[in-house]
Amino acid sequence: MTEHEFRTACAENGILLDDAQMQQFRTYTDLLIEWNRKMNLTAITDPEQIWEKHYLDSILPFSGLDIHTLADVGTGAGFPGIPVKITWPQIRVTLVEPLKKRCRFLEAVKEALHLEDLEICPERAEEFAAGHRDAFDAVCSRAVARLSILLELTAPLAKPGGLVIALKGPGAAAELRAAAPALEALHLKLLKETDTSLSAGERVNLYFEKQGPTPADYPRNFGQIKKHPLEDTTWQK
Ligand SMILES: C[S@@+](CC[C@H](N)C(=O)[O-])C[C@H]1O[C@@H](n2cnc3c(N)ncnc32)[C@H](O)[C@@H]1O
Repeated sequence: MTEHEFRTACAENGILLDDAQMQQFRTYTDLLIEWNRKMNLTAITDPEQIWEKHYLDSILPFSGLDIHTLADVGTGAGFPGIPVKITWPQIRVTLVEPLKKRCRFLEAVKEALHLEDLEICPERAEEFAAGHRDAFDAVCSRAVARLSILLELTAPLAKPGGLVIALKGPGAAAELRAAAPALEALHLKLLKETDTSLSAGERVNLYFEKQGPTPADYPRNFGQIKKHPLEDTTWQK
């Protein structure tokens, strides 16, 4: 997807980006490519793939949502949180990412793009949740863990009545079936499911409403990040 096709696809979905925002996306791409030479940030390094797989995929799920605060759990190189921040600068975005070197990259992007009200938290979601229960209008995550675990990590951060948004791929239906006990335990209700076809494949976004308080023993401890068996990186390949 070219830059022009990206802008057109956004407009077709009601998302109008001005020239300054397009320049922020270009600068972000330059930084991604430059920093990726010295650290592992992303397997997607072709700018034409970045426009679609990273930027369009990150922002489409948020079109039309009325939210003021968003936490992105396991943001990695900033997805979907930074594209959301560029597109809707009025949203206060918090990026949660335990790997310190990725956080250094995120700080560099924040500075270069002059992003305000963007917080970068170098913590695991389980640690971050200790001080941020019931805090956000919406909590999102892409390519971090299978749904049942992901919901345990994200739901405690959402306000009662708030949203949990899981950006998933074609396996979403099976993950959803397996996550039924987690949904009940976490007082989450599936609100809607959207299906988008990108040239790279099918993308399925799941939206849950948090209907009651998360039980006190969530999130649970999932072990060391380096041994984390649950990262879903299929989308990155
Ligand atoms: C495959 S990457 C995906 C990054 C980004 N969300 C994307 O879609 O490109 C998964 C990220 O989740 C982070 N992660 C893994 N376990 C986590 C946890 N328990 N809490 C917060 N982040 C976690 C990893 O450090 C890694 O940066």
